[in-house]
Amino acid sequence: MAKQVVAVVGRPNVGKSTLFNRVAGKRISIVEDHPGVTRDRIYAEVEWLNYNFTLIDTGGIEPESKETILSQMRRQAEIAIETANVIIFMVDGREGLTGTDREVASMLRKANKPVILAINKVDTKEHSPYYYDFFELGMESMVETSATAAYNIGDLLDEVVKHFPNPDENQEEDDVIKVAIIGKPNVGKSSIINKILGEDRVIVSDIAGTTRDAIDTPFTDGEDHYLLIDTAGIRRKSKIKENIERYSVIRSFTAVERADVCLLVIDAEEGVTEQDKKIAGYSHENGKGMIIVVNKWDLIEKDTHTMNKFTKEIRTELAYLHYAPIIFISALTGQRMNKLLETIKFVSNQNAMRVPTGTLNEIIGEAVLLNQPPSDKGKRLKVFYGTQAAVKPPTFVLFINDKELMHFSYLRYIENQIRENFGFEGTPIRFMLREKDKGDR
Ligand SMILES: Nc1nc2c(ncn2[C@@H]2O[C@H](COP(=O)(O)OP(=O)(O)OP(=O)(O)O)[C@@H](O)[C@H]2O)c(=O)[nH]1
Ligand SMILES: Nc1nc2c(ncn2[C@@H]2O[C@H](COP(=O)(O)OP(=O)(O)OP(=O)(O)O)[C@@H](O)[C@H]2O)c(=O)[nH]1
Repeated sequence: MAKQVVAVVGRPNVGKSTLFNRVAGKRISIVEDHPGVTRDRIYAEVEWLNYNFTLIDTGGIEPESKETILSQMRRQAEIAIETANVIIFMVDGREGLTGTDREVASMLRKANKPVILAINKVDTKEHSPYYYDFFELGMESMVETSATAAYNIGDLLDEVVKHFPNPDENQEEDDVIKVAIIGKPNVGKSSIINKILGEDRVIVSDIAGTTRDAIDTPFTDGEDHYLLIDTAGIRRKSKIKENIERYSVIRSFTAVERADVCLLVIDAEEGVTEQDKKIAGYSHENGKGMIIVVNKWDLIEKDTHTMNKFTKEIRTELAYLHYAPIIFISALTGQRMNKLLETIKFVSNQNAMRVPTGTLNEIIGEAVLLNQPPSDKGKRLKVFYGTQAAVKPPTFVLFINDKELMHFSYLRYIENQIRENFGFEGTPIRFMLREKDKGDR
């Protein structure tokens, strides 16, 4: 099941950020290396009951902007409708119902998505004085909350997860390789898709008539089934610059969320941009396979060093993606397009690869012999053994004597040893550390 996305929509000042801060989870048990990953307030990972989901703040309303709050709200609602599985519509229980709330509610009602009305700032057990007015909005479910007092937030989340598919069902792990094509406007995403779809490949379902996401294209190549998730055409006319970027980033996030492999498309003439870094960081954190695609390679004047120089630059700018293959292509001339499809398949397999515990422990054992673990105040780190707990991304549990003694650099060393032996090219690797009593062994 693809991770579910929940968007929060609401007028400025109703308490969206406060709710966000309340529910944002921390994934403390997972040791991840992401120096340089740009953290952004756009989303938070939430854990509730047995569910993990992404909460998106459609936010970004500027009361002073030239555009009215209403038109900004409309855009918020649009992006929520487009990207979310469930929408939380937050209103202010102390101020009561406003005209803007009514407009937004009417948009949301038409969208055919589950919407939960959160009547916020209800800090006591009493109903909001305007409680009955809010029925007028015709929302399926209503919860009175206090984001500051953390009151009824659990009820709100219960309502949200009710609309998720049951995690026990729906587990048909299909063998479709889902590929998100991400990158700034105009880098050539659509051109790449058209080239991939070229002559020999079959587009499985037609656009006309089917109620599928207009930007998804399924196709087959020999025995292999793919789904291309396109984020092209995001540019919208808006006076608010940050909003365009925010929305295109949000849409990329949800594409990444659904994908197995991400193609980060970079314009050869422009290099890596801030937006690329944000999206790449999100893909990394979510454990997706990653291929860095440098497009428009035909426009670059080349000598024997050009490719190396480019590679170096990208490795510096996107240091945490050290595992991602870089391919230089031209969607215009078709240069290396076949290699691209091959690499997608390869990376998808690497992301789902499981390695035998025996061999893994031989490698860990050798690594520890070769390079002594760090020590602190006379106590030395011991790595007892490891096991691969999950795929997509490959996740390893290491049993050690004391978490405090594990250094980032030593973990990186073990990661490198694992990669040297097994590959795992194009996929991030995660580690979880478990302390084990010395008495156990
Ligand atoms: N009494 C009360 N105040 C709240 C509650 N939730 C938020 N507030 C307050 O309302 C104000 C606005 O809260 P924010 O969380 O910043 O609201 P927001 O919707 O994110 O606002 P924007 O960022 O402008 O969109 C802050 O002063 C909060 O402390 C609540 O449940 N009860
Ligand atoms: N020279 C050259 N031009 C290219 C290449 N790939 C795409 N272009 C051109 O770049 C422009 C943008 O290409 P698109 O495929 O529409 O880019 P996109 O990323 O889908 O753009 P958005 O829909 O705005 O997100 C078009 O004029 C393409 O012809 C390439 O490899 N070389």
